[in-house]
Amino acid sequence: MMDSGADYLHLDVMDGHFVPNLTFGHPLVKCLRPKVPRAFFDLHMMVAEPEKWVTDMADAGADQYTFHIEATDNPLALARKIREAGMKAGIGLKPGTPVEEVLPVVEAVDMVLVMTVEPGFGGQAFMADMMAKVEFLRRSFPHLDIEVDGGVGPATIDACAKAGANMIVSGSAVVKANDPRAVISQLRNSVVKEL
Ligand SMILES: O=C(CO)[C@@H](O)[C@H](O)COP(=O)(O)O
Ligand SMILES: [Fe+2]
Repeated sequence: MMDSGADYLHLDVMDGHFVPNLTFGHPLVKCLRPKVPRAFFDLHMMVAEPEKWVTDMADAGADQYTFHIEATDNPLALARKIREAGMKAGIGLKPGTPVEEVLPVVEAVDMVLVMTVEPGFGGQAFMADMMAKVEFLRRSFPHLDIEVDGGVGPATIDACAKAGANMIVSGSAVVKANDPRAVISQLRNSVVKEL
């Protein structure tokens, strides 16, 4: 993916509790780090108790640690802990969570992740109604990193870019493409046009 022009790698960590699927944890991130030494690792932590893995993920070489607001009682303390560990902090919202819930935390994080599918699985259909959340965040915070994740590809990127997203996660649309480089380039061009 990096050789095909990706700006960063989005790593989906799932624990079988917060979401009904299981992927990997910090040992795999640690293994991957020396194979792609310059890649920015964006950790999407779909886990219960996201506080638990901050130090291990920082030690494994993660650059950004995105937890879900639904998974913690104290997002401010967690954001602080992530930054103190030397990583950027991201906060994610499931589709059913109102965007206003992140307002008390926005100033303490580097990025807000607006999920455009229910977290847990790749290959699901893009939820266009989530663009209202992105528009609201972009209007309120012109310099915030806003990430969209789930069902994003050539058919849905323009809606994301127009709404104001600037960090794009694309799984199936890139890895299943005959020409991943062309798809990544198309996604980037759509975002750059709106900046
Ligand atoms: O976090 C998630 C799903 O929980 C995402 O990162 C997806 O895995 C992206 O895959 P596509 O929807 O683009 O196939
Ligand atoms: Fe993700």
